[in-house]
Amino acid sequence: MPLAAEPVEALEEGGNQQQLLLATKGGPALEGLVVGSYCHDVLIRGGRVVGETLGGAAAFVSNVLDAASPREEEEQEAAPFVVVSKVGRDFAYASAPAPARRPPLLCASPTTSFHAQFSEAAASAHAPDRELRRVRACDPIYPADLPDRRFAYGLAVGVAGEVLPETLERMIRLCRAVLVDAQALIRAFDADGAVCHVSLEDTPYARLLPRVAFLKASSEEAPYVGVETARRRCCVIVTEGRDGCRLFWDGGEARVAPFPAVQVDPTGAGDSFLAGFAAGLLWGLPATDAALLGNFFGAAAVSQVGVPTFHPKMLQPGNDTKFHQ
Ligand SMILES: Nc1ncnc2c1ncn2[C@@H]1O[C@H](COP(=O)(O)OP(=O)(O)O)[C@@H](O)[C@H]1O
Ligand SMILES: O=P([O-])([O-])O[C@@H]1[C@@H](O)[C@H](O)[C@@H](O)[C@H](O)[C@@H]1O
Repeated sequence: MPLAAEPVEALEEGGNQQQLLLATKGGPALEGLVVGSYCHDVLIRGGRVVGETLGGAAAFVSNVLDAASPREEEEQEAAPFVVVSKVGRDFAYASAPAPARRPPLLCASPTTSFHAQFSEAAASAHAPDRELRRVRACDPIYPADLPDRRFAYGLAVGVAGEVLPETLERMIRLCRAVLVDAQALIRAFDADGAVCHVSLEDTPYARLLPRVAFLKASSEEAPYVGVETARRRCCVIVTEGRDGCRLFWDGGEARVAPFPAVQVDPTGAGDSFLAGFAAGLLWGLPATDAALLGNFFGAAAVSQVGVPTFHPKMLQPGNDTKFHQ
């Protein structure tokens, strides 16, 4: 499939409003561009550190895209996508599978680091069950850091404001279709580094929305995205934790049911969802079916601590899709 020189309309005109023209349809796998930095996550419960893991949406996304890429069992080749990520010399996970396959750019500044404080109270599906604090921030990713060639699709998945507006704009120019995680656009940090949100409309990213194919937001982020305005510009997906997700487009919406899971660590659920969704589109699925694949990977992510390990059998037909501890 030739790659368009200019960004194309992501949604088909008429007919199936949610079908993204991304699929390979049996042709060679299409190359993707994932932009967002790997980071260090410190998990804290009841004031005690209970885990230190590789984080950053780019790590979770790479993991899912590799797992979901259709490959012969004996073929060890990784899925075709490039990750543009920045870390410092203190980066502790260079040999973990995702960064080892797609190494980050090294910077003089330290690796971005988050402290995730989990509440002990049983959170509702939509209530935030963690407070995030950015304790260190690596350099932003500049337009010049992106490879100078065309890609079939792009995923803008910053966690700490590293995907600058001009970088997203360059992604849109380079990629035929771009999927964006709202957390890359609307996060702000108070004096202590606590994550708060700003209204998307008040950011320089807002004017780029009509050139974005899909915007994913969590229920917590959705009010800041302004779903009613955003859905007129692109397809918006709101993830609802253990309740699955909803898709909103201009003139319609759909709810997509979740997979049951025993949650041990919610980190990376949204990232894994978005990557599963993108993988579904690459498989040629309509958006609602792709969202079901997103729910599958979101459920898988919460069932393990940190970046999950997937067993190849998980994706085989007839697999029991319940995630247990
Ligand atoms: N407890 C859970 N059980 C099953 N699926 C879950 C659970 N939590 C999250 N998911 C899946 O992961 C997706 C993203 O989770 P969500 O909590 O909404 O995002 P975020 O991690 O960005 O806050 C959900 O839409 C759902 O598919
Ligand atoms: O849990 P989730 O919302 O999908 O995504 C998470 C980010 O919100 C967080 O800032 C980062 O430290 C985690 O590693 C993970 O990327």
